Amino acid sequence: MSDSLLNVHIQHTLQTVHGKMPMEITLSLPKGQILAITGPSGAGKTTLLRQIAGLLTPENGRIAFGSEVWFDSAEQKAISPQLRNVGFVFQDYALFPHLTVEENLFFGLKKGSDKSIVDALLRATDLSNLADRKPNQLSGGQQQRVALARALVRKPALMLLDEPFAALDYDMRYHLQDMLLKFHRQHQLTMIIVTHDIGEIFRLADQVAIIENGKIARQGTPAEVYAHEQSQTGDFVIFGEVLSCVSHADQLLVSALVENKVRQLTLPLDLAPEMIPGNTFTLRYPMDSARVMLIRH
Ligand SMILES: Nc1ncnc2c1ncn2[C@@H]1O[C@H](COP(=O)(O)OP(=O)(O)OP(=O)(O)O)[C@@H](O)[C@H]1O
Repeated sequence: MSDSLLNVHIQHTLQTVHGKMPMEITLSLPKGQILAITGPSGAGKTTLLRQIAGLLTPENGRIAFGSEVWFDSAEQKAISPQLRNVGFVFQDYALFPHLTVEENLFFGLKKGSDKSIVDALLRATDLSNLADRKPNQLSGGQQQRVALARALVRKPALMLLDEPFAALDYDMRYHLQDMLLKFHRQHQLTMIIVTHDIGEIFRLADQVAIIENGKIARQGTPAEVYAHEQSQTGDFVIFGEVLSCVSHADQLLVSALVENKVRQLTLPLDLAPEMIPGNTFTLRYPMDSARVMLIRH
């Protein structure tokens, strides 16, 4: 696609516990868009991010970013990760343990660039008071804020985030998603985020791609992709994130975030163990009965 900033076509052989699995992915991403990648464990999501970042060389294919060719097997070209303008945030933060918060950020800064961005990012991520601390003196949420700030300090043209908020509680996840959206709007960041959290997909992503067995099984806007299941069965399917849940008489009254709107749902009591704030859920209302089912992934 000519208006896409990132164009990826890769082929690779994944070595899984069940043997070899061919991976083949084609995707393109316009400037300023957020693509969520989701799918079962072992499908190839992290591998794809590593290939785009240049940490792993695909066997075949081409990765182009604007006018730059980052990888082209036909030309035997693979430029190093340092020369790709990419910020990478891992699930396990990957901070330098011997450096303070501020030093971790300075480490990411390109030589000769304006140092004021470090202060600006420390303020934006509420880390100014913690600038002199080492990572082991920080909570998980604080460490992840440092990891985000460190990736942003280089003003990357492309941000790659691998399940960045998976280990965090609901409030912190929400806070950091919000912060990420602010950065995204301010800097027109182009991003790919790997996540298993449907609430996160609906809140952040313009596009979502479901990867299964090394291939894109479905792709589109979150509403399109998740409506697919609905159109196949004729049932009414909703995806949401629990905000609060109380039981009243013989029912559960659930406030949930559904497609970025807060909705009130009245559900059977037996769903109580799943309706915990921060949990995501998929509910199916069959057209021919009043039953409500929880679909487990
Ligand atoms: N460099 C590599 N070369 C070949 N196969 C690999 C390589 N790295 C990982 N794999 C294998 O590819 C498969 C996909 O791994 P990957 O980490 O990309 O999955 P994932 O979709 O990110 O899973 P999860 O959701 O559990 O993080 C795994 O079976 C893994 O063992």
